[in-house]
Order: sequence, then C-alpha cells, then structure tokens
Amino acid sequence: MMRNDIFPVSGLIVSCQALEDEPLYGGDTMAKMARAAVQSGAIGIRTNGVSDILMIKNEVNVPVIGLIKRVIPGSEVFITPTLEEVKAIVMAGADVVALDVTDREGRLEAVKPLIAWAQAMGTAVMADISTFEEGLAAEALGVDFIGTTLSGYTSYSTQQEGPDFALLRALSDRVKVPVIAEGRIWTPEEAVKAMACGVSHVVVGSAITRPQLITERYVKALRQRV
Ligand SMILES: CC(=O)N[C@H](C=O)[C@@H](O)[C@H](O)[C@H](O)COP(=O)(O)O
Repeated sequence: MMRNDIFPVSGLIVSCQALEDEPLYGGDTMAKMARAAVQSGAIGIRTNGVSDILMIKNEVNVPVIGLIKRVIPGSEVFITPTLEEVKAIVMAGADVVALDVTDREGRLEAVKPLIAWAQAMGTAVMADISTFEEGLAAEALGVDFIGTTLSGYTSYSTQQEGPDFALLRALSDRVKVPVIAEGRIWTPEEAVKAMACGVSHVVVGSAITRPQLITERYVKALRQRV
C-alpha cells in the first residue's frame, strides 16, 4: 500500500523515546523533545507508549509513528508484539503503527492480523525489519513503510557500529514501499548518506533525544585521547 499522504515530503523524523530505566522517562519530557524537534524542522516523530503518543499528538502537528516496547518472557520480539499493543497505539491516535516484522518465532505469519487491524482502522503500518529478506517479506505483507530499525538487533542481521547503508541501498533499489532509514544514525553526514541510498525518510533517535548516550560518547572520546 502507498500512503504518500502521511509524509508528503521526505525529511527527518525524530525518535523521542525514554524507557522506564532512562533518566528522561516520565512527565512531559518527550513532548518537549518533540516540540523542539518540530520547531527545528522535523517532519514526524516516532515514540513509545500510549502516554507519550497522547502527549506528543497534543503538543505537535506532525504525524506520529507509535510503538509499544514490551518484553514477553521467552520471546525476542519486543516492538509492538501483540494485537493488544496495536489497538492501544491506534486508539491513542498514532498516524503510523510500528511493529516487528522479523523472520523469527513465526512472526511473519503472526503479524498479519496486526497489520490488517491497524490498516482497517485507517492507520498506516511501519515494518521494523533487520534484513533484506525481511524487507521483501514486509512488502509482500502489504505494509506502508519499511524501517531498518532492527538491523543489528537480531542475532542473524549485520552487526555494526554505524548505520546499515548496504541494507538501505539494497532495499531502496528493490521495493516500491517507502524505506525509512533508522538505527545508529549519529551525524548529519550519515543522514545525508542514508538519503543518498534512496530512502524516503531518516529517523534519528539517540543522537538527538538520549543525552546520557550523547554524553557517554564525549566522555569516552576524551578518555581515549592520547
Ligand atoms: C533497536 C531498538 O530498540 N530501537 C528502538 C526503536 O524504536 C529505539 O530504541 C531507537 O532509539 C530507534 O530505533 C532510533 O534509533 P537510534 O536511537 O539508533 O537513532
């Protein structure tokens, strides 16, 4: 399916997420992060959890990609694992539901009713994938966007420090569904390079909204000098 109506122009989507164990968790902190991002030109926000989706929808006027991270014991699928989360995200008013579309634990089959439910409600679906093959499977499942979110986060995908540019290029060359670059993009130069691979949009999270990780990079660099 093509949902060019959601993000009519290509650009930067800022992921504003703080989990319970992170310093910025709670209150309206992520809504403020979202406001700062939109003030400076972000065309969309990606966020986790009903409360942050609601507050961000209230705060800014750009499309919101919603997900719910939930760890189910015995399973590795943690991004919007079940229909319960899909319903909560849609009801909270997200414009796009992001969910795991990886080839493990029978997920490529199990995810079908989740995609169908969201789309029947008029909410688009972003498939978070980790490999080229999963991208093709996601397209065949009829998702609206394919994100490279999970490359490096499944045991069998390419593990690397930087963004998976090879995957961005390969998928953009092959699929008709818009590809969203996501994962470990830390610099404007990397964002530009991702776009040059042919993707429609770039998601940047930690490099903008996780100060503890940004600080860590500086401290590490300073410690490593000489
Ligand atoms: C693997 C996983 O759980 N990714 C999550 C997905 O929503 C987020 O924790 C990331 O921050 C997001 O993907 C953006 O990536 P980065 O923060 O690297 O720019």
